[in-house]
This record gives sequence, C-alpha cells and structure tokens, in this order.
Amino acid sequence: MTSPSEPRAARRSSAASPLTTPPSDAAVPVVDASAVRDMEDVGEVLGNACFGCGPDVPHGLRIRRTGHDGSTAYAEFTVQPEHQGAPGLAHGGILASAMDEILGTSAWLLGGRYVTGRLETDYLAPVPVGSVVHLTARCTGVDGRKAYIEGEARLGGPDGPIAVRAASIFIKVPLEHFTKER
Ligand SMILES: CCCCCCCCCCCCCCCC(=O)SCCNC(=O)CCNC(=O)[C@H](O)C(C)(C)COP(=O)(O)OP(=O)(O)OC[C@H]1O[C@@H](n2cnc3c(N)ncnc32)[C@H](O)[C@@H]1OP(=O)(O)O
Repeated sequence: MTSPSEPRAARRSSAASPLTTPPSDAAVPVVDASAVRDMEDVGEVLGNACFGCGPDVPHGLRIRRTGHDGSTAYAEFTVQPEHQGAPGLAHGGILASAMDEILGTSAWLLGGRYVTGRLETDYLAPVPVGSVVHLTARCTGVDGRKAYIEGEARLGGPDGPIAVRAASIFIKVPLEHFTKER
C-alpha cells in the first residue's frame, strides 16, 4: 500500500513506460536449461572482470547472484564507500548499473546473449553507503529479439522498502557482437 506522502513514482506499481511495456501479443518467457547450467560456472563463461559481478574487480559492485525462480533472478550487494555520490549515499549511476546487472541476469536465463537496449529507472529512496541492497528482476514478455525486463532494488532485506525500480528492453545479439573487431 502506498500513501500520498510517498514519492509520486512509488505510487506506480511498475517503472515501465509505454516504451518498456511489452506488446499485448508478446510471448511468455521460457527459461533455457543450458543458461541455468552456465550460471553455475559464470566466471568461466564470462570471465571475472565484470564491473557488476566480478568478485575481484576493485571498485566493482561485486553483486552476488543468489538464485532464480523461472525468469525471476535474485542478487544482492553491499554499497561501498567508493560507490558514493552525495555524502554518505550511493551514486544514482551506480544503482542504475546494479539494476542493469540484475535485469541482464533475468535476460540471461532466457538463453542466448542479450545486451541492454533501453534502461529506465525510478529512484524512490536514498540508499546509504553500507546498505545491503536486494535486487530482483523478471521478464514480462518476449517479442522477437526483444525481452522486456523489470526489476527493483530493496533495502535491508528481500521484503524491505523499494529504493529503485527499473524497466528495460534487452536485445538478443549473436556471439559476434562480443568478438568482432571494432
Ligand atoms: C544466477 C544467474 C547467473 C547468470 C550468469 C550470467 C549472467 C550474466 C549477466 C550479465 C549482466 C550484464 C548486464 C549488463 C548488460 C550490458 O550492459 S550490455 C552493454 C550496454 N549495451 C550495449 O552496448 C548495446 C549497444 N547497442 C547495440 O549494440 C545495438 O544498438 C543493438 C542493441 C544490438 C541493436 O542493434 P541491431 O542488432 O542492429 O538491432 P536493431 O535491428 O536495431 O533492433 C532490433 C530490435 O530491437 C529494438 N531496439 C533496438 N534498440 C532499442 C532501444 N534502445 N530501445 C527500444 N528498442 C530497441 C529495435 O526497434 C528492433 O525491434 P523490432 O524491429 O525487431 O521490433
């Protein structure tokens, strides 16, 4: 339940705009078994250099994936001093990066390789340095190469208050997207 004293965006149930709302004939997401298997060796599949989830990246977010239920992915991270923007608070771009990571994890579960095409964020509450942030994302529909994914970041626990909501479109790309010379 929301109240009139909450931020206007908190009174909406989703961050999705018309651009990130799947069309009415979008397909229901189907999880790919091999993507789930790859999750167990994600360091080997992707390397450990990811700003979002690389465990040894010095100034990275070091997001820890904690599981999934269908295309709904779960993760958490702790906001470090190097993630600060305003004094004592997480930088908004850092929080958008964290949302990108969990939204991308939900896309990963569909199989193939996806990249972020569009990312929309609503910031509902400041996030103090030292907070444990709980991330969730789910696919709301698939239309051709486009996967529509929404998520949120909660403070302090999986049922804690929502600090950030995000809605996105991830686009399926061939492997050459990552390997071709530019
Ligand atoms: C426990 C679990 C463990 C799991 C373990 C592994 C987990 C692993 C997680 C990794 C998590 C990383 C999460 C970070 C993910 C990044 O940060 S990815 C990096 C940021 N993104 C990029 O660099 C993308 C840059 N953009 C591009 O390369 C190109 O623009 C794209 C997106 C590939 C599209 O180009 P294209 O292939 O030529 O496709 P195009 O025909 O233009 O568009 C295809 C369709 O998408 C639509 N589209 C394209 N762009 C957009 C847009 N911006 N907005 C809306 N629609 C768009 C088009 O309209 C078109 O729609 P249809 O006509 O088919 O209806």
